Formats: sequence, C-alpha cells, structure tokens
Amino acid sequence: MTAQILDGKATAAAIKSELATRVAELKSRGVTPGLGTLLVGDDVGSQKYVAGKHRDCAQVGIASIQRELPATATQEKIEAVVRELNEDPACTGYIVQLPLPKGIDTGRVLELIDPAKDADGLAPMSLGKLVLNQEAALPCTPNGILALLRRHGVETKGAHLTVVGRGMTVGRSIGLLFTRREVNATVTLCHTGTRDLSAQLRQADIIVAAAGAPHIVRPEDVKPGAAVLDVGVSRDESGKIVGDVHPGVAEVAGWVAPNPGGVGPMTRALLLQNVVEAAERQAGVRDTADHAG
Ligand SMILES: Nc1nc(=O)c2c([nH]1)NC[C@@H]1CN(c3ccc(C(=O)N[C@@H](CCC(=O)O)C(=O)O)cc3)C=[N+]21
Repeated sequence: MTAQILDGKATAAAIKSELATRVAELKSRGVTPGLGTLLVGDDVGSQKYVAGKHRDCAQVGIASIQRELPATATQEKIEAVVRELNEDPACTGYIVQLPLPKGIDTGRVLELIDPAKDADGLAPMSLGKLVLNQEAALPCTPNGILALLRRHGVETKGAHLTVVGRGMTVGRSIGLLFTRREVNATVTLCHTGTRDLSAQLRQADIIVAAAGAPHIVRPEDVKPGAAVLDVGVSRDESGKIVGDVHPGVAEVAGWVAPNPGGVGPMTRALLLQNVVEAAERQAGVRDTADHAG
C-alpha cells in the first residue's frame, strides 16, 4: 500500500485563489489588506521564509510592509517597530518572524502586538481567545493542518490525533483547535517526557510530527491507513530538509503530507487568511460573534 498525498502546495494554491476574490471584494470597499513582517537579524532561512510570505501576498493582492532590523537591535528598538506597525493603518495584520536573536525577550515582544493585527495567532490574546472559543486569528500551522485534512476528506470527528512536540507554534495549540466541537478529535500530546512514544503513535488515526527530531516517526509506529503530517524541519550535512517522519511511513499510512510541499505552504496560506479576515473585521464586513464550541 502506498499512501495518498496530502498535497499542501496545490491546496494552498486553491486557498490563495479564494482569498484573492475576498481581497478584491475588500478593495472594492476601499480597504486594502496589508501584511507587515518584522525580521530581526540575518538568518538566511528566516529571510527566505519572509520573502516567500511577501511573494504570496503579491499573488493575492495583499500589500506588503517589510521591516528589518540588524541582529544587534535592542529590545527597545524592536518594541518601537512593533508599536509603529500597531499604528500603521496600511498594516492590517503583521508577524514578528521567529526566532528573535538571543537575549531578546520574545514574550514581551509578542505581548505588544495589537490583538486585532496578530496575523500568526501566536500573541497571548489570540491564544487566550482560542482557549475561550472566541473569534481570533488561529495559529497558522495547526489551522493549515486542519484545512489540509478537510480538503482531502480525512475525517477528524472521533479520530485520535497524536501530536509529537510541544513547541509554541504547533504542539501547544493544535489540541485546542482539534478538540473544538466542530472538529471533535481526541488529542494526545507527546514530548520528550513521554514514556512510550510508539504506543501513543500506534493508536493514532492522525499523527502530527512537530518535534524537530529527524525520523522520530517510524513505519512500525504507524497504524495502517493513518494520516501522517510532517512538520519537522531539520537539515542534513548537505543542507537538505530532513523531516520528523521516516520515508518508509508512506508504505503503511493511508495519507501523508510530504515535507517539503505539505504543511509548509499551508502555514503560509493560512497566514494570508488571517490577514484577510483581520481586514474584513476592521472593515466591518465580518461578524465577531463568539464561536462557542
Ligand atoms: N512569526 C513566525 N511565524 C511563522 O509562521 C514562522 C516563524 N515565525 N518562524 C519560522 C517558522 C517556519 N515557517 C515556515 C513556513 C512555511 C514553510 C514552507 O512553505 N516551506 C516549503 C519549503 C521551503 C524550503 O524549501 O525551504 C515547503 O514546506 O514546501 C516553511 C517554514 C513559518 N514560521
């Protein structure tokens, strides 16, 4: 058996074309959504990610506001730029590219982001609203994973999701999304303190591997027919991406999200969706009622 592909590239393209229609609608009402990015330092990987986000924006008609600071920037300088983005009416949503340089208090920076402009869904107010089931930007990677499953007809209701990794961008928040009533999965969160990872993986209908540990999910850990999504980004000696999922898993699983080409493009598409939805809220064309679960 060879798994079917959860094609993140094609699915992200479909979402982007739908967003382009919504952006055109907003523009006809005189509102142009604008994504701001703040990149601190000269990490080549981060520069590439940020460039990709602005390329996506151009494709759907979202304006770009690019701010960059040197790796030596102080906490005060970074916070000053965040305040500028909060004030800038052209910037309807923005992200602070992570990780920030050593010595910077990331939590304090994220706290300053105007909740109405948080495009990542990673600022404290957005994460709090996720807990409370109130409308707010959703974290892009978990929301991208959900969209990828839904658009391929993978059932989440009653499914057992096992997540590997408790990082801020995926593991910590994905369970809050997948246990919402309209998603209705049962969620297990595994981390380095988990005693028997294989046992936790073998019961899963859906596996999300976001540990940053090369090939930590092996074929013998996967229930036949399960959906396996690889979020891991490690690099081998030659700089090639190595995921958290062993390639042999494709022989056992029912669905696999390739890496690259799976969750990464979805993360970017759902970032754009957050920017569009924030602009819609700011323009008063989107209801802000509680989404009681
Ligand atoms: N505030 C903030 N928000 C983020 O969302 C954020 C961040 N900081 N810091 C870094 C991580 C990483 N991340 C990726 C998004 C897309 C791809 C992606 O599209 N990857 C392509 C391949 C790209 C390549 O070849 O390098 C793919 O999977 O097909 C990768 C990584 C967002 N992040």
